[in-house]
Amino acid sequence: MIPDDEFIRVEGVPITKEEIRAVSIGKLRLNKDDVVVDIGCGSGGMTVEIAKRCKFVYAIDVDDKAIETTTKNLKKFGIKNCKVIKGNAKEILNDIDFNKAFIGGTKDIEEIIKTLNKKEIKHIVANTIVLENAIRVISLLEKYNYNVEVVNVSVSYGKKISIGYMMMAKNPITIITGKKG
Ligand SMILES: C[S@@+](CC[C@H](N)C(=O)[O-])C[C@H]1O[C@@H](n2cnc3c(N)ncnc32)[C@H](O)[C@@H]1O
Repeated sequence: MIPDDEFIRVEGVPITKEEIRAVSIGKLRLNKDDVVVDIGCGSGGMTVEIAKRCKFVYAIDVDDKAIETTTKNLKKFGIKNCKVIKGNAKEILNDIDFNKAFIGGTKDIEEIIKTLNKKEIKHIVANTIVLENAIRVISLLEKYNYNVEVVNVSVSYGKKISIGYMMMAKNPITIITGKKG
């Protein structure tokens, strides 16, 4: 994994932290011939890591600053097998071909998972920080007969204080995997 501080960051644009990227990448079980869509690419943290391990990535975000930041990070890390697309994923997914999906942003998640199912995408990984969104993703994947795995990852970073390292907790992230076939 690329350390978080090596990514170009812009205020207000989130990034998936290194340890969460590591587990999420593991859950995607990437192959060299996979074409992956990154729904809600943010700073491009996941986009870069996915692109390094597969054939091609479509990185989508509704936010201008996210598109700019992802584009800069792709350039910084020399990633060429990626197309960045500005817009709401629900309006873009029908026009692109891919076989795996990573969901980092959950706006209009109902339409997004409906489309992924219609396109017969057999492997979906989603990250959520908000409990209600995790429940929404789980229910939708079950509705479309995906086999669902739910993992909650809590990361703490050691902060050096006078008597040793004190662990500082980060927000737990729910990583949901839906598979079928
Ligand atoms: C938590 S950030 C993703 C961070 C990213 N995985 C990274 O490593 O840098 C979520 C992003 O999803 C975007 N987003 C949310 N719903 C979306 C949708 N339906 N279509 C496109 N982008 C979306 C937001 O604008 C935001 O930039």
